[in-house]
Amino acid sequence: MTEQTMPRPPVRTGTTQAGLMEQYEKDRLGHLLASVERHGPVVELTEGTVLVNDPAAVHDVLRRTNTDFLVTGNIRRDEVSGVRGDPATEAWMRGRRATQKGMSPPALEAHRVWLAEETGRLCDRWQARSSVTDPVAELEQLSARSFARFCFGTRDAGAAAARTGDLLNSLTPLISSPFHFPPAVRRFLPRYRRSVSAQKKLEEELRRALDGPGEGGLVASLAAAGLDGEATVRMLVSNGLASYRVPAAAVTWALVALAREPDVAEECAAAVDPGGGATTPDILRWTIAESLRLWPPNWLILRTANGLQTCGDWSIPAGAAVMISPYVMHRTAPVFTDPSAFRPHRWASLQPTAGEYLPYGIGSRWCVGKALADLELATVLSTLVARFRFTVERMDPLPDVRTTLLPAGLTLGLRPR
Ligand code: HEM
Repeated sequence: MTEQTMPRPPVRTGTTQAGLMEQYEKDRLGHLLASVERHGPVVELTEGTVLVNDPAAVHDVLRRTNTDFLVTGNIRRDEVSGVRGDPATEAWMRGRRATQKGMSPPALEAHRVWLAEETGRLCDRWQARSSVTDPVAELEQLSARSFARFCFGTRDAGAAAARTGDLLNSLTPLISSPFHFPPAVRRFLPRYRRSVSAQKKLEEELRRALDGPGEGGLVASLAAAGLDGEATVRMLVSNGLASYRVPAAAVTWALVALAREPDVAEECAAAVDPGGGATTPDILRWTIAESLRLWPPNWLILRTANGLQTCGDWSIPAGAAVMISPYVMHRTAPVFTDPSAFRPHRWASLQPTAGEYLPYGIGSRWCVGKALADLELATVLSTLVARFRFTVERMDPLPDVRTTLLPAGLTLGLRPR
């Protein structure tokens, strides 16, 4: 290898861990954006923590997940090996395959019909109101019921759906903190123990629903793929958490964008099937794509370098915590001109690479629920924009980034069409 082709180490900022935490805690997104602007696309924010924002390197890191770059945290950020061949990783990957198989076109189509009716009932409740304070919270209830219905078919999983929010809330203080406590300390933290107890309660509700009368749903596909009851419950807990707040946040950001761009909202309302039809009109698809570009709910993807790795032009130190931010990438990749503007029509001709546009991640650990998420976003948004005109009554200037990217302090105004 000649000098020119030698992989380059990340640009070092020389910031201490304490210095980074102070800057990061003030404005996480702003700090990451500023780091890329100041230091370039691959930056060692502090020793051992590398932000990767080069599209080719991002693609490479995520494509090599489970071998060279690992997912080393479970839902409570306890350490796991994450390497292919490890029994827990293999069991997870089997569960993923079975889940994706269960999201078949006929299963999704049947679910779409149910979800459009359920969203219609939400609209009926909103009809008499002039505003919705904290729409994410109301949409979370819808996404929890949607996931419970999709998984359990005609069995009653209402209690499990309600428990998902409890578990997520108990996890927030644990996973939102950038400070990691050593495992021996974590086990004694009251917040850690609260999350263990919330998870146990959710698992009990899921077991009860599994054993109850009824049929169909994703659980039937998981059983057909050979997953036993406990593996099924573990899969459902992770999927339930991932499908609760994230789609609700995505729908809410799209409503905020449409409230600010009434012309696009009118174009969507004119194009959609008010009952959440089987095909998604282009303008709605573009609106969703643009909204996920500007406000990707999962704004941070984490990996750990399994030994010293080379990604294209860059070398990544062994054991580095690798941060990839769809939010930062979507606002800095040159393919997105005027990046902070909400311009759905750009998607009529835009074809970013996988590393440039990644609201669902890439590679073997990308979002396992994408097919269901796409369906939920299209169905819920079509129904809402067909029924209401939205305005932003109030919203804090900075979003809430503790876990999912959320609008903070939001009240949406509503006017029935
Ligand atoms: C708008 C909606 C959604 C968005 C934007 C989204 C995005 C993402 C992203 C960025 C990741 C991380 C990928 C990575 O680490 O490479 C992820 C992981 C995941 N998502 Fe989603 N997601 C959404 C909805 C859903 C739904 C509805 C489900 C379940 C039905 C789901 C299940 C999961 C699971 C289980 C993982 C972890 C995958 C793994 O570690 O193997 N997501 N999602």
